[in-house]
This record gives sequence, structure tokens and C-alpha cells, in this order.
Amino acid sequence: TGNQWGYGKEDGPSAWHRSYPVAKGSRQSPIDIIPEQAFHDNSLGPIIANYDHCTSINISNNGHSVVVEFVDSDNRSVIQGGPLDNPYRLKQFHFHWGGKGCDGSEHTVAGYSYASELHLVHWNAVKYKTFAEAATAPDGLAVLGIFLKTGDDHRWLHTITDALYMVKYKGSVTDFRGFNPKCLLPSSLHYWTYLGSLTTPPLHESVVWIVLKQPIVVSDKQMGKFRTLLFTGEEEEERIRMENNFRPPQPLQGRKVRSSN
Ligand SMILES: NS(=O)(=O)c1c2ccccc2cc2ccccc12
Ligand SMILES: [Zn+2]
Repeated sequence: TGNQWGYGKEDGPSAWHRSYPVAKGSRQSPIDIIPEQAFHDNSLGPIIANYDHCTSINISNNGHSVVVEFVDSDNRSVIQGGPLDNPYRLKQFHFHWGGKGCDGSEHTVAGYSYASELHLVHWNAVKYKTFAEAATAPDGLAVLGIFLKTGDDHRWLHTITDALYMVKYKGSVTDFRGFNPKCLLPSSLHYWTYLGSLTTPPLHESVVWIVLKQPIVVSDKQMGKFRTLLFTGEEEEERIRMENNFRPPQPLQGRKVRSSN
């Protein structure tokens, strides 16, 4: 049923090109960001995230990550400014992480990986009627990437990690209301930006990536809770721990990475 893809040896990132040939395309994500080679573009304004009236709906395990979805029927929560020509609506956010003691970010910075990476997914509702239409357009999506490094407890991440036991199995979903992702942003919104793709199949080359330079800090214990999730469903006898759900960096193929001031 459909295309089964995953992060294992047989169905992982090195095999995705068989069902998704765009995996070897010219604007694939993630990439290794080399700060010294990024172009300081003074025309790049600040990123403005207006999440104050956002409405989270639910939290779910889609078999690849844990996803928090938002109401996106109006412009109540948008990101704008920076490289974006108009506001993009927040649709969902999710995470990528490693195994115990291992790093699991998707983007790397001069070869350095972080423990995890948070992706806030937005779509261009000014130009496109639906998320699905935007997801296949070259300027359809904007994903805000935030690195997570381990250290002290993150006081707001508890709201998410305390809910993970309810979505342990693939296909599980539960109500998750009143969560404002603004509490997950670092203090500085300085960023790198480049044109790329979804980092999971179908790997559409439709994403304006905005990767924040400053990581947020979360505790090892909080990271450990992500690893209690399973890739597998409740009805499956095999239980596979959800970890290392990240795609490694892809060829830059001559793309320019720009840096905000
Ligand atoms: N890693 S990702 O942000 O490319 C991504 C999406 C990106 C754009 C639109 C939808 C996406 C859905 C995802 C679902 C799970 C994991 C990554 C996902
Ligand atoms: Zn992602």
C-alpha cells in the first residue's frame, strides 16, 4: 500500500531514490551549512513569526516523526519577512533526532550535528489554494529549522514530551490544544536560508529553508522521551524504537546559502 519508506538499512535514505527519483535532484535537503561560505545578504530582513493566535489541534505519530498540527484555514499563525515575499501559514511542526548519546539533526553546521532538529512547516496560502498544491510548487513551502542541543531542561518542551506516551505507536493521535510554538524559538532569529526540499519522501523541491543559527537547549532526559516512541503500530508484533529519523546532508549542487545579519 503506497510507498513504504523508512530510516532502516533496506528502506532508508540511500534507497529512497528508487521510488522517489527526485532524491538525486538539484535542490535536495538537508545540507551541510558552512558559515564562512554563506553570503551575508544585507537585503535579508528579520524573520517575523506571528504565532500568538495559533491553534494547535493534535499531536500524532505518523510512523516517521511526532507531529503537532495547527488550524491553517486562515492567517492566524504565519511566518513572514526574511527571504519570503509574503506570509506563509503554519501547518505543523515535528522533530528529527538520533539514538542514545548520538546526534540526529538533519542540517549540519561545518560538519557538526546537533542532538535534534525541530521543523516548523508553513505554506504559501497567498499563491496556492491548498497545502497539497503548495507542497509541489518551487516557492510553496517555508520550513523554519531549529537545532536542539542537550544541556538544561527546556521548561516548555515538557508540554510535548509529557504527551508522547499517548502517541507511542504509529498511527496514534490525540488532542493537543493551546500550544504556542513561540515558546520553542531561541532568543536570536538570525538565520541561514537556501532553496531546498522536503527531507522525507516525496522529497518535493518546494521548500524555502530558514535555519536558525542559535540552538535551543533541552535535557538528555527530554530527548530520551522522544526515543520511547515507536516506528511500528500497536497491532504489529515487531516493536522498532523511533530514533535516527534523519536524512544525512545532500549535495549543494552549486546552491547559494545566504546569511541574515
Ligand atoms: N522534514 S520535512 O520538514 O521536510 C517534512 C515536511 C516538509 C514539508 C511539508 C510536509 C512535511 C511533512 C513531514 C512529515 C514528517 C517528517 C518530515 C516532514
Ligand atoms: Zn523535518
